[in-house]
Amino acid sequence: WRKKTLGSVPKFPGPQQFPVVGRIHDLPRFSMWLKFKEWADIHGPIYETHALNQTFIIVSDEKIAEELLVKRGHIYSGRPQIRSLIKHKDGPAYSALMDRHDIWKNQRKWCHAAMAEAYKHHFYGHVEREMKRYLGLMLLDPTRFLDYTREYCGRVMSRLAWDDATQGRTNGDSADRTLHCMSVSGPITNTVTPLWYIPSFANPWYQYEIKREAEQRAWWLNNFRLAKDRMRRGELPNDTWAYRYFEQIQREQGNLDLDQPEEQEVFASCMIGFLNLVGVVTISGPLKFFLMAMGLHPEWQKKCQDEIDRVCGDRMPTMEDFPNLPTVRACLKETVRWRSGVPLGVPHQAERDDEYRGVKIKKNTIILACEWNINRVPEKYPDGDNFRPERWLEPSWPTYQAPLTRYPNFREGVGMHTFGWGRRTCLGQNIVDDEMFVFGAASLWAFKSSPKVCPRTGETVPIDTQATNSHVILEPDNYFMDFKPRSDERAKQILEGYHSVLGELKL
Ligand code: HEM
Repeated sequence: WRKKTLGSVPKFPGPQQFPVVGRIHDLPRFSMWLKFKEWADIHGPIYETHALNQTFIIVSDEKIAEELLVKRGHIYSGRPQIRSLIKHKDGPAYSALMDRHDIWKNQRKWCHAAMAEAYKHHFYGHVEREMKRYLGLMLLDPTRFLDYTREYCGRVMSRLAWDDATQGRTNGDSADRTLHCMSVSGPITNTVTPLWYIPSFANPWYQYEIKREAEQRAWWLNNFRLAKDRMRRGELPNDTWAYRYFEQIQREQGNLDLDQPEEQEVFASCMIGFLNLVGVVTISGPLKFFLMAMGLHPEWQKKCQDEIDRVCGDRMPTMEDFPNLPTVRACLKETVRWRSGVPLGVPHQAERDDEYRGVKIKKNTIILACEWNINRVPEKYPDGDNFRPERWLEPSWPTYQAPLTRYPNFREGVGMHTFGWGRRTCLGQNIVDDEMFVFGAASLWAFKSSPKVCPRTGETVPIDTQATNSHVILEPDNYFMDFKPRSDERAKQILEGYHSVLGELKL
């Protein structure tokens, strides 16, 4: 990269800016990462652009992102204001979008510990049990594969949060609505921000958001209180995050009957509610892309199935098979690289003025470590636009890591930029590792998939692999695919697995 000198003030390079608007007029609200990649190809791994009076620094290089967002994490770990989300920087509702104050710190610390404890027990077998249900449903109605995939993710999270997997579908819908409201592709008030200041009685965006957030919080609080009643009766399972929280209140505060001021309940219900919500679409998006990739790459589907048959035979794969199924893990890892679920990353904001490589960076500047671009740096990811799982399996590729019994995975090693930076790194890596592995291995064990053939024309229905909803966290648009059990015997095993867990699951 080269810095420009404007008069005597050094600046980062970047696209030409226009008075007042900066470069907002040709910044697309949808698939914005493609534009950022186009500009990165011209202006280099660090460049700046403006939208109205907001400065953005776009980083497309892992090392630069690390220098700014990790080594200088004490400066670059704020979150920018999303216009149409009300008071998100203050909390207590969305920890991922708060400023770094005590509410954020306490919630982050608590969630981190709760997640680590659950990971030690591999999420108490809920991932596998929900997978058996998923496979059973897929056998009965495979046309609903996208719907069931998101439901699976929602159910796992709601089981862990409150022992109520039946909330899984609502959880997914709630996550989707929240993501819409926080994305530039969402309400127009996120980009044309002056519209947000229309008086509330005549402001449909404001009215919508007030209602949406109130409903979401009431739903979280209701589930929290139901769990509390069960805790008081001694009926809440101890493998839930709600149990962990109540038990701590009882032990640390001596509050045995769990009577709490409403403010404390709201804090805790939002903390658990948000952790529950953030784990749905973040995983269902990559899983939907994984199913797509397997349909489009039958050679990799077959390699995975040969590996699974060799290791697992007639039983559904579980976390215990993790070390022995590197091809499955490579296909999952490659899916997330090829079609990032968070292609722009989550924006960081400078909390004070700074200087980097001789260029002044002002407080409130937004830094985007653009995951889509980082995943396409040719030295690290050759042939980056294509799905190449072998990059994780063969020593000749720069991303290869040994031993294959351990790598690739999602919680350590190469490519951890996917989960963000420094003080704001993702808290979900462990569950991503488990949930994606079990889903990937078990779905391939059970079904053979292929792109759909139109019964009338006999032609394959095309899949646009870049058609997505354009939220901060993506899911692909609906697409068609065929799923067939791999044999009659396998269909029988799927049904047996389904029946074996029905008694333990809430339906
Ligand atoms: C493949 C799936 C996922 C990906 C790619 C992903 C990626 C990310 C990214 C890029 C960030 C922002 C980091 C930054 O600002 O630098 C983030 C934050 C976060 N993630 Fe994830 N995530 C995934 C799944 C999950 C899951 C399953 C959970 C929880 C169950 C989770 C919980 C969080 C939380 C709580 C934050 C906010 C951290 C903070 O701001 O303090 N994520 N994630």
